[in-house]
Amino acid sequence: MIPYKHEPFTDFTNEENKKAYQEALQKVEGYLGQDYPLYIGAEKVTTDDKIVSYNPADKEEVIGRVSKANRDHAEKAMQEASAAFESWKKVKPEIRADVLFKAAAIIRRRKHEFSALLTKEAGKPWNEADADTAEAIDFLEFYARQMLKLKDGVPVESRPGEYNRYDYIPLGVGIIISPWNFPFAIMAGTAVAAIVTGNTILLKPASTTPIVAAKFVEVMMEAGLPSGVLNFVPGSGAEVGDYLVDHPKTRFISFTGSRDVGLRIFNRASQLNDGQIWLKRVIAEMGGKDTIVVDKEADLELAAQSIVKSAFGFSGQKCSACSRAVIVEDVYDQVLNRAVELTKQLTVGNPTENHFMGPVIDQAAFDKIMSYVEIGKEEGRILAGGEGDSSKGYFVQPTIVADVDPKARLMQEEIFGPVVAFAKAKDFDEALEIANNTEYGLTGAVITTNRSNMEKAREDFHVGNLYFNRGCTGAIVGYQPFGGFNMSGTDSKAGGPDYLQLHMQAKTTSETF
Ligand SMILES: NC(=O)c1ccc[n+]([C@@H]2O[C@H](COP(=O)([O-])OP(=O)(O)OC[C@H]3O[C@@H](n4cnc5c(N)ncnc54)[C@H](O)[C@@H]3O)[C@@H](O)[C@H]2O)c1
Ligand SMILES: N[C@@H](CCC=O)C(=O)O
Repeated sequence: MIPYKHEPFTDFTNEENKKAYQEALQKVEGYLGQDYPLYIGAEKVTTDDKIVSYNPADKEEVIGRVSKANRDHAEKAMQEASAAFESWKKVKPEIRADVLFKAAAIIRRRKHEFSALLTKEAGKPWNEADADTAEAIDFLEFYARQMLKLKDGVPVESRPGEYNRYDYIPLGVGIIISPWNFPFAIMAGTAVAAIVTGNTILLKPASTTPIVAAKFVEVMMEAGLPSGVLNFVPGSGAEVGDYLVDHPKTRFISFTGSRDVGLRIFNRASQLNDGQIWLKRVIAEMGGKDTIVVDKEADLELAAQSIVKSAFGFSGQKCSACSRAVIVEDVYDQVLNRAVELTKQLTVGNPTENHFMGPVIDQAAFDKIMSYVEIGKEEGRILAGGEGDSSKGYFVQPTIVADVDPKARLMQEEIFGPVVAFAKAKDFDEALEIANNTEYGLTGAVITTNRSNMEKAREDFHVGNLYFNRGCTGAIVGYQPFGGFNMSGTDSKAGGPDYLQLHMQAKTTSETF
């Protein structure tokens, strides 16, 4: 077995890679507008009711149409998943892992095609789409290897005349509910973690990005996944989502998305329904309000670059995005002015032409972000951006709001768009206090050359992913396991050494002889 190594990113300054990506975009353009079915057991089901996926950079362009599951489909899929669990749980972990290895190989061969689809469906600029696809491959490669490590359990002590074992067995049927912002990596990663551990699943992708999910399901079938293990049920969160979360046969829910939907699921999953004989497990990865702290002893150019990249990469639509820059007053003006200068150089446009920033995902996101820009005008000074245009696609200019009070809405609420608030702190200790003053705790970064301040932050900056002297986005599977504290979720570290165990239950056996 080759040791795990993350999938390298593509260098698009290389002409060959550029050409390959343009060809992939053409390929994807050749199959836009197609229909995709539900997968329920061995059946591909086509419904009249469809979820239509549009290009956020060109809202007239249809990416594809996916059949839409209703409660009856969800019920049928639950029955199929329950039946398939009885055989899939007995399949050797090596064979389950092989399905993931094969799927990774298929995706790697079609890497630019998948990324180009993300450019069209999610509005991802090339490098962001490439990173999303690379992360999907990483999850497949990493979790397959993790399963092989866990397949014989972990050693426990035995006394003379006794043989004790500690093994992991699967849970049952899981509901996988994924977001649109990493429509490939998070959707695929959460699905395969559940599958490789011997569970069967119902996958409900986000309604704005169902096509990449449908393509992933095709890959899993091509890789040899038996029918019934992965049931594909795109549908309305309120209808299909609630129904499946409440279902007595649901054993666990793996959710990634917003705080409010996460809380709703957490709450509903705690209710006992007729016929239910277990406590449902919930893995919930939710929102963030992430801060970069800049010390007075710091590389200030690095600070400005890190803030701009983390705030505006993929238009700030990452749970890890920097939406707060907290800067010690001695260097506040310098970092702010440089960040403004860098921001004004960014280009915004159709991501097929590979601008730094593409659109935001849809009209609702556009309206929400622009409403925060208005709030920003009241709560601070807009020094860059502040404008949006939704005539053709949903474009928002990268926006910097200066001199914001640490308790202001802009500093507390997740905006999920290209808006970053700057706040001044009198010293490093106050900067850390401000960094910790939200209900979230997902990512953060500290830019400093002061070792003792770095160690203080290591201890006291309460986030699941803390970075020093770099931005706060871009965790790599297996290198920086990803997940947050407090209202950012259950800190179920995706891409980490203990993630798979969340999808299993440990069984102790003790034999006397
Ligand atoms: N912590 C992380 O790892 C992480 C990663 C990516 C995104 N996010 C968060 O996700 C959010 C953006 O994604 P989004 O807009 O897709 O989130 P969302 O909460 O609106 O939707 C996420 C998923 O939940 C589904 N859903 C909606 N209502 C439901 C219900 N009642 N029952 C079951 N499912 C339901 C949606 O259809 C979608 O598939 C942001 O808050 C972001 O911070 C977190
Ligand atoms: N894992 C990604 C963020 C995922 C959420 O949007 C990062 O580290 O930037």
